[in-house]
Amino acid sequence: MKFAVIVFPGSNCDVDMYHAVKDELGEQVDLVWHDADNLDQYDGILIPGGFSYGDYLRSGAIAHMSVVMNAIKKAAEAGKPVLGVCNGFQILLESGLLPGAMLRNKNLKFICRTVELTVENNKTMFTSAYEKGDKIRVPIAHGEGNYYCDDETLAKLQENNQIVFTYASDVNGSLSDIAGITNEKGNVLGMMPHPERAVDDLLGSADGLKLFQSIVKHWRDSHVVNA
Ligand SMILES: NC(=O)CC[C@H](N)C(=O)O
Repeated sequence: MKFAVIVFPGSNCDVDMYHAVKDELGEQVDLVWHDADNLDQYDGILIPGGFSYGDYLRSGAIAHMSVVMNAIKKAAEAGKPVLGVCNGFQILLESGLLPGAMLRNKNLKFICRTVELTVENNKTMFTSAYEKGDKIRVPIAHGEGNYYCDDETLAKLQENNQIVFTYASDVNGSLSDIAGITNEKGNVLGMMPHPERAVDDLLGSADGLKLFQSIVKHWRDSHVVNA
């Protein structure tokens, strides 16, 4: 399986994401600059964390107008897995690929620590290697991670099982403790915690690796024919 890690001016988790895929997962991966207009050669798109364009206006507000976003929308429409982590999640919200918006953390501070998440839905291409209800430890590092949407959108997210990860306790004020959601089709996932920083026990947790393994398993199951 071949992944693209999209790089914007100000991305700072791109190399961690690249390392997680190449060295821990053992799959092919390229760093792809934000002016790329074609991602057809990639099977999965990863939008890493950071401070794209210095978080000016709002986090992700400028990056979502990049050339590469048209190619990401095309990949999403084709059903390819698209994962946005932290600033990647913010960019997916700004682009409308995921519903809702991010507010500043309720304490108005940047929070950087490992938190406990609950796997709410393991029937997605991103979470099949987990059990529903699993508690996993994954680091967060954000100032604008306070997820918000209107009542109608929240009801829809709940009804369609689009809430994939919640914080085990209130971390940043997010509505319903939402830490990660998918689109309706289930192939676009945005999450504030950083699974790429939890791929080896040496990092304090390897709980994030299963997320990447789930993506690869889903791709193999639908693309590799065993003779
Ligand atoms: N680690 C990150 O991606 C940071 C996200 C974003 N710039 C924020 O602080 O909210």
